[in-house]
Amino acid sequence: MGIIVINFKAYKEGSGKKALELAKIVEEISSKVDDYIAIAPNFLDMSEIMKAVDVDVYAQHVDAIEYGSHTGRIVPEMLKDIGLKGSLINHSERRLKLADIDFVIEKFRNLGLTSIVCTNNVATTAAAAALGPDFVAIEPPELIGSGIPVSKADPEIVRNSVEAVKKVNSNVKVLCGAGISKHEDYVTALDLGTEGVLLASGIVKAKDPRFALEELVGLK
Ligand SMILES: O=C[C@H](O)COP(=O)(O)O
Repeated sequence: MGIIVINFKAYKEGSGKKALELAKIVEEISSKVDDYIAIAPNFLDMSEIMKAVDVDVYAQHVDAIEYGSHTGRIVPEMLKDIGLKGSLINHSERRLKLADIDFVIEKFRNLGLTSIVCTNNVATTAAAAALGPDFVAIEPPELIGSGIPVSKADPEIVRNSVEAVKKVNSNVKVLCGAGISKHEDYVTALDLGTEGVLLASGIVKAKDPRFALEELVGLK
């Protein structure tokens, strides 16, 4: 069916042992459905997850820098070296400058990493698409973590983003995110022309993440 990227953010429920448990749930449910389900845990949990689980792992952020004298930063090559699939770029909780987004997309292209550029409206979606990433993920910031699904609350922003991307660069795939948690939200996102969803709290903070993910993919 579609693509589901689960961002663990810095949620306590998605850190440490819980991150590994959640990654195992994702692996198990992935094997039962046609949907592509990937995860973006925090950097500290990645190595253990990648040793234990066969699921594509993305970073939540990467810095637009070369190796060198930087402190507390992540260089794109480091993601490749530890075996990540790609990264979220310019998440609304970790914005980058346009020139930095361009730098990271270009680096990723050369490294064979997958770029998912987050955007907040139709205009920034079109701007991001012009840079040629693999994906843009349209996420109205006011709906993030709200439990109100963008695909139902603001279908126009999703539809218009898909249209804008088609005009600018039809090779770029579109995801949408913010408030997605139910199967219906996901299906609606696909019906609006996206390839899938980027989500976090609906799964990571769910009382029963396994049930929540099963519901999302339509197994419940
Ligand atoms: O990266 C994920 C998005 O910010 C959506 O978050 P949310 O599913 O908690 O609304």
